[in-house]
Amino acid sequence: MIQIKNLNVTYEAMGEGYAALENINMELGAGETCAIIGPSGCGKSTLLKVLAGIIREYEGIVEINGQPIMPMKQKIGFIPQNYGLLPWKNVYENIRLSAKIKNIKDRDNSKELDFFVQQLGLAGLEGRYPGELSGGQQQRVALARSFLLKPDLLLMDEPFSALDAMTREEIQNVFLDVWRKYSVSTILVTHYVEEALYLGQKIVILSGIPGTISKIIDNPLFGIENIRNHQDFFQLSLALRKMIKEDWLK
Ligand SMILES: Nc1ncnc2c1ncn2[C@@H]1O[C@H](COP(=O)(O)OP(=O)(O)OP(=O)(O)O)[C@@H](O)[C@H]1O
Repeated sequence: MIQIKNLNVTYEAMGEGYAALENINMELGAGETCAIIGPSGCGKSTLLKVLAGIIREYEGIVEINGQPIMPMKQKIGFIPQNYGLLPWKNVYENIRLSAKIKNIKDRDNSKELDFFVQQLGLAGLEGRYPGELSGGQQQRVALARSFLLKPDLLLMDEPFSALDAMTREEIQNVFLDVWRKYSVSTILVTHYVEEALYLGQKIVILSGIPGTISKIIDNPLFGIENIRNHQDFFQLSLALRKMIKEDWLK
């Protein structure tokens, strides 16, 4: 269970304080997925960085299973916007990195590693370095790395943004397969309403600067097979879009 109570985050820049998030309250049950959607600059990445333990200075309570965030002890998979790959390590080494840091032996997950390399379309690229990959390929390496870790909490900041539409849909399904198999609690940031509807059990709408939560929606369509082609999906995405527009214009 992830619990966030009265979270406020302020950045210091040029001797002044800038509020980035204000009075954020939300919960995520173990094994749930949550999509965060909000306009540019409303603090989505800041929220993920707090949960990842990268931002440590904040007001309020942020806990995983009743414990404060301790990245060394908890298994947190974080895919930042720039993918977070090490340029001096090849694809294979980058994928294994997080599991290695958590002392997961290669022999214990070699089958899964091969599986993710195949599923994410990385076969044949294992020896290449990040600088020799496209943005979309780098993004898939970052996804493979996080999936292999089977984290207690998976945080993804626009994880499919560099993928073309077809690949994006395929990789979203790979994510859902991983999520179903391992029940990974997941928070993902997206700019796409359809992505939020397809992948989020809960959808959190952030707005304003500093960012505040304007709505939390329990998604009735989450997990229904082939829902993307269904009229209900189309109608709910239109309704959600309207709701978001109204919130953002306030
Ligand atoms: N290191 C920093 N120092 C000062 N201000 C920052 C810093 N990082 C972010 N900010 C500011 O905090 C606010 C929230 O930034 P954040 O990156 O969390 O927004 P976001 O919603 O993820 O944006 P985007 O959708 O454009 O990625 C913005 O106004 C940004 O300018």
